[in-house]
Amino acid sequence: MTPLDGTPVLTAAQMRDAEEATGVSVEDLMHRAGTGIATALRRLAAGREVLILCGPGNNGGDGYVAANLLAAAGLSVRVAALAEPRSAAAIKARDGWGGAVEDVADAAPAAILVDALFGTGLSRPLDDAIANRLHELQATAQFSIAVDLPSGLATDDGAVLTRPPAFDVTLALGAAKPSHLLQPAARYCGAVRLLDIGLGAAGQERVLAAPALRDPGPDSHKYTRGLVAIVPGAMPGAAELASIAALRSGAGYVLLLTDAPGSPHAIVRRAWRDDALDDARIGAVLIGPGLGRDAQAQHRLDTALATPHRFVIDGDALHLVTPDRLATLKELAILTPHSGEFDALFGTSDISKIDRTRRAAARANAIVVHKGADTVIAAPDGRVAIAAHASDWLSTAGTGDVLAGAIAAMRAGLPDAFEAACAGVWLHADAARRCDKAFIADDLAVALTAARGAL
Ligand SMILES: NC(=O)C1=CN([C@@H]2O[C@H](COP(=O)(O)OP(=O)(O)OC[C@H]3O[C@@H](n4cnc5c(N)ncnc54)[C@H](O)[C@@H]3O)[C@@H](O)[C@H]2O)[C@H](O)CC1
Ligand SMILES: [K+]
Repeated sequence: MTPLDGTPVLTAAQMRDAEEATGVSVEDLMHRAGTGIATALRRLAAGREVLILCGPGNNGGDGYVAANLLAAAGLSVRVAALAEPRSAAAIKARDGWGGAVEDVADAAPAAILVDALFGTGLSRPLDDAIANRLHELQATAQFSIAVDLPSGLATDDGAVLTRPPAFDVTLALGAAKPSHLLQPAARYCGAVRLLDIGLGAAGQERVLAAPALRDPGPDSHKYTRGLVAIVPGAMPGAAELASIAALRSGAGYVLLLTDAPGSPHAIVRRAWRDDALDDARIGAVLIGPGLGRDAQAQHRLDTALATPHRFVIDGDALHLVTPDRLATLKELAILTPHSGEFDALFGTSDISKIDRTRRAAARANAIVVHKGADTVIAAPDGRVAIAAHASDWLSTAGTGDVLAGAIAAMRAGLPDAFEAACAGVWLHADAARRCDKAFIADDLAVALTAARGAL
């Protein structure tokens, strides 16, 4: 049982392919899954009675295997089924369970509830009676665990077919699935932990992991650590926040192109001029936070984009560019749209957020950081990272400006734009975790120093 960071994210079809590619039989994989579930349950149950709900497919099969192992280990465990198992592996697993099989409809509750009703094979909403029973049994349990996925969630796109209860823990078998990470499904999973069942598969989608950042050495100076230039506009506070965030993420030099005074003094301020970016030492240019959408904003953006720098493009600037314009930039840009900005730039669609973001990255030939409670980062070469759920307290003004500043600092210091975007998103989420509750964007920017210090 390990955290998801860095693990592959596979759809239901990719899981089936990965399972076949191992050359290991479904029965053996199910045994591995059941063994992992039983080991986790022994720890989580801590001697309390366990009720395992088993569905008709292989998810139910995993449940029977786990029940058998737990009973053999002396734990108090009961099994309740929805229907007869259908697959050969699940039938064999049920036959291996020596105890009684109760009916889910009238099974008595237990302290520990395990949902092994449906996993990656769910193809339609649950019957109302089943859904209601699952909610009742979960509400009376002290602790609830979903096997692979809470029953009711689609696997591939974060959709909720039937609203499940909110589980305490979900045990992801073999790999993370998109719905462990994408909203609205992810909120029902609780803490998601990976159970390794020996699948070798690795696609291009991964759960975001802590970046490996290099600390400065004796030869470092402010320019080698990265010079970030920030282009402000009509609402200066946003660029101020981004500037602090860039410094506290480890940039060596932050140049804010304004003559307005402000703090901290570590930020270098110089009035915007049309040649302000003619400096080869600039490692990254951030434009967008508080830029506005007026003629001055458009002029500053056009002037900036005519230079050969690495760009981080955020906020208002995303309304003043087109994917075609972005695709002509000399260096891979990083775009940081929230869902509204994303839709305005790339149009709406009902395919999964992962696929939409990947297509947008290819279309604009840029790294796209598609923000939200389920941030997806995609590169034009097909790499995708999906961030595990970050603090809901991030939903406050200015946090996006802080993220843009953190990413700009990373972009100035790292050669790979995708890795820079991932590192910025990681730092931002970790800073939020350190701020706990009801923080403001200024606190978040300050907490980046501690987040950077932990890497
Ligand atoms: N992929 C792997 O490497 C392994 C996965 N394991 C586990 O198997 C499940 C997936 O099993 P599968 O049999 O494909 O699907 P389910 O058990 O989720 O259910 C399919 C079953 O249910 C019927 N069904 C679908 N939707 C509904 C519905 N709304 N109401 C009623 N019935 C429904 C469908 O017709 C099928 O009969 C995966 O999540 C893992 O837990 C294995 O353990 C081995 C390795
Ligand atoms: K399940």
